[in-house]
Amino acid sequence: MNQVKTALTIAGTDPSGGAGIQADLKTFQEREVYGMSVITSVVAQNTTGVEAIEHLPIDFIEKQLHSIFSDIYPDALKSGMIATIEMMELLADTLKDKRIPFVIDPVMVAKSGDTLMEEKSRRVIRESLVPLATVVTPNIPETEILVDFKVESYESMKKAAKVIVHELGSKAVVIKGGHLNGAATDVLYDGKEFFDFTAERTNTKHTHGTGCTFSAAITAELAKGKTMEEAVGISKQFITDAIQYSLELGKGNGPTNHWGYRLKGVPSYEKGE
Ligand SMILES: Nc1ncnc2c1ncn2[C@@H]1O[C@H](COP(=O)(O)OP(=O)(O)OP(=O)(O)O)[C@@H](O)[C@H]1O
Ligand SMILES: Cc1ncc(COP(=O)(O)O)c(N)n1
Repeated sequence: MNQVKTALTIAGTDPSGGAGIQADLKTFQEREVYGMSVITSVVAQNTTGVEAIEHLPIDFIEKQLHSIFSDIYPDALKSGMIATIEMMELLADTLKDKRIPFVIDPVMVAKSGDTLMEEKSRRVIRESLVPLATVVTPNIPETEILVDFKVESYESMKKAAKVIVHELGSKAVVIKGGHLNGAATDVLYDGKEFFDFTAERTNTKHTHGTGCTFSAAITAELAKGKTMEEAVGISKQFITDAIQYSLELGKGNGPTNHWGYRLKGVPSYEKGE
């Protein structure tokens, strides 16, 4: 019998291959789930920044979703760049009755500083999509927009995590500490307990697509039936290795290395190796 698990990403593109849909599909492949994608926006970008953005017509995004859900029903899905309120409403409507893990990476601004989500959509995502999430994975600036207060310390990350779960309605949240100083500590809160995931900070500017890769790995692990704590733990190792072996490609911030864990000689994280 075919046992392969399937994962879907709903996001924007990165022709330079380090972020967005391209990073998600590479990650799904490395984590050994069958990857599928629905494209929301086509982005002309590379390691130096974003040149132009073209949003696909809303009815065409709807058709892509229909093509997937009527044929290969995913075991888990994630959303990345969802730029407009219209897209958020379509997703909320499509996903509200789907009983599969839904990971939201609330992509707002690229590392380069370019805007990937319309200003007016930033608050709307709180009401439209976050309540449907199994887990939301904001970085620090995204967390501040979601909760409306400054997040500058570990304690304020925990306070924000409680707001995202208990007031905004996500089942769980992972607040990523990549933007703070010191060790790279992420905080998972599942509504009851906090779990810290800490890795040594790699001194590199090649971090294009870290958030996409991390959330895609979580999606893949949830598709395989891992618990939230296991999925985040495996994904933290995966992104840490991808950053440690990141690629000096392009003229700006190069991409992470999706096969970094293999260079480290770790065959699989599943056995706790
Ligand atoms: N220099 C680093 N060394 C080690 N881990 C890092 C580093 N930078 C980020 N991370 C880790 O990478 C993951 C992604 O976090 P980050 O805060 O970079 O996400 P992000 O800002 O959403 O990414 P993106 O730029 O793709 O939107 C987290 O687990 C974070 O702790
Ligand atoms: C389509 C798309 N989605 C997400 C990101 C965020 O990644 P980063 O902040 O590392 O550029 C991106 N650049 N492009």
